[in-house]
Parts: sequence; structure tokens; C-alpha cells
Amino acid sequence: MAKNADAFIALPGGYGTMEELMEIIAWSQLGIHEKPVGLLNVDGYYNSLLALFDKGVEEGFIEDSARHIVVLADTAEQLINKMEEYAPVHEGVASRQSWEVDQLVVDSAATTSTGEPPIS
Ligand SMILES: C/C(=C\CNc1ncnc2c1ncn2[C@@H]1O[C@H](COP(=O)(O)O)[C@@H](O)[C@H]1O)CO
Repeated sequence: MAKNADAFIALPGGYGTMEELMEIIAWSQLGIHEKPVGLLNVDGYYNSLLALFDKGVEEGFIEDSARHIVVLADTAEQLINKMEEYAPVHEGVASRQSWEVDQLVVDSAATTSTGEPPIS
């Protein structure tokens, strides 16, 4: 799905939504994709999470350039407009060759003869 998508949008949600959001942000940070990642911040739902991202930058855990991965808006129309203008400003840190999205999907779907995922 990540490979075929043109962009990603997270609406307000729970752990599952947040987990997927973080994964797709981290993949952008690594340079696995350069697609826009939008966050629809309805009624400021994600304000606390965004404050944590800012804290991460302040404390040196998140690169300032990577803080710009998330495209933020309060309304769907604003979000689409901003996502259409998105251009990554951060540098990917992973080799594209070893981190292709389709390769990740193949690897994570693989199982051993016992049905367990392989240890890598
Ligand atoms: C293996 C990975 C993620 C595993 N997590 C989920 N996989 C599939 N569907 C999920 C996962 N977590 C939640 N869901 C469903 O998404 C909806 C929204 O969840 P939320 O917690 O309310 O945000 C809901 O229908 C969940 O059942 C790696 O990618």
C-alpha cells in the first residue's frame, strides 16, 4: 500500500493510526520514500503530539529538517493544498538500494517453515 500510494494522510485516531503515522514519517526520514505525509489536525487533536515533536527537535533527537516531514492543516482543503506543494528538505540516511519499500513489504511478509517471521 505504501508503495502504491501518492501520499499519506492521518486523521484523528488511536494507537493504530499513530503507529502507522510514525512509521511513514520514519520511512520518509530514512529516505525510503519522498511522498507527502499529511496530518489533519481536527480541533487540535494532535497538538500534544506536535508539541512532543518540537520537544524532540529542542532536545536534539529530531533533526529540524525532519520536523518538516509532516504537513499540517486544520481542514481537508488546506491540507491537500499544502501537500501538493510539499518538497522534502531533509536528507535520507538510508541507502535506497537496501531500503526499497517493495523490498520491505516482501521481507515483512516472509515466513520461515515454522510460520514465524525471519529474524534479520
Ligand atoms: C504490522 C503493522 C501494524 C499493525 N497494526 C495494525 N494493523 C492493521 N490494522 C490496524 C492496526 N492497528 C490498528 N488497526 C486498525 O486500524 C483502525 C484504526 O485504529 P486506531 O487504533 O483506532 O487508530 C482500527 O480499525 C484498527 O482495528 C505495521 O504497519
